[in-house]
Amino acid sequence: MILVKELSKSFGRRTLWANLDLTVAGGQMLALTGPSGAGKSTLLNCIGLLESPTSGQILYEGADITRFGKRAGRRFRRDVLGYLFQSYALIENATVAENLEIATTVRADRRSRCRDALERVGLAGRDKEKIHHLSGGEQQRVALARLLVKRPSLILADEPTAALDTANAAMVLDTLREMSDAGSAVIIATHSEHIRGRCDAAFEVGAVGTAVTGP
Ligand SMILES: Nc1ncnc2c1ncn2[C@@H]1O[C@H](COP(=O)(O)OP(=O)(O)OP(=O)(O)O)[C@@H](O)[C@H]1O
Repeated sequence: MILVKELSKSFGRRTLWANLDLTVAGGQMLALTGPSGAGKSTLLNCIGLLESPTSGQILYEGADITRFGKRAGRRFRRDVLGYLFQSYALIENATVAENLEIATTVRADRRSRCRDALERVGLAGRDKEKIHHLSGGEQQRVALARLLVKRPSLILADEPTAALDTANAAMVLDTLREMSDAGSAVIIATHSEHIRGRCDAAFEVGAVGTAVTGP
C-alpha cells in the first residue's frame, strides 16, 4: 500500500537518512525503531505530508504523494490518513464529541460510532467535555477514538503509549492491532521493545539501506 523508494532527508548539511526503502501493506503493523534523533518522527511526518523529503518517492497505491498539490494532499489526509501523534492534533477548544464527529462524513451511524469509540477507549460519557480540560493521556485516548470513528486505511502513530499507564497502553496497542487486522496499514515510531514485539515487522531508521525484518 505504501512504498517508500530511495527516500532521503537532510536538514541543511545534516543528512538524517538516505536512500531509505520500505514497504507497508494493508493489514501490516510496522515498527520504526532507532535511537533518539535518528529521524523516526521525521519519516512519519514525510509519509503524513507534514514535511517534504529531500529526495525520493512515497507511493500510495501507485501515486507519488510527495508530488501531491494542495488539493490532492487535503484529500489524502481526509480520506486515507489517521494520525496518532504526541501533539494529539485535537481541536483544543472543542468538545470530545465535536473532535470525533469531524472525523467522518458518514452521517448515518455517526452518533453510535462516536459513542462506541469512546466506550472502547474508556471515556464513555465524557463527550461534552472540552479537550483542554482533559489530561494528556485522556487526550491521547480521544485521538485513538477519533481513529476508530474514521477507520483510516493508513495509520501513523508516534510513540502512541508514551503518556499512558500500563492498562491504557495495552488498550491502545490492542486497538491498533485490531485496526490493522481489519485491513489498515499501521506505522508506529517507538523505543518500546514491547510495541516492537507486537508488530509484524521492524525497520531501523538511520541505518542506511536496512531492509524490513521480522520482530
Ligand atoms: N525542522 C527541523 N529543522 C532542523 N532539524 C530538525 C527539524 N526537525 C527535526 N530536526 C532534527 O532531526 C533529527 C531527527 O528528529 P526526529 O524527531 O525525527 O527523531 P526521532 O528519531 O523521532 O527522535 P526521538 O526518538 O527522540 O523522538 C533531530 O536531531 C532533530 O533535531
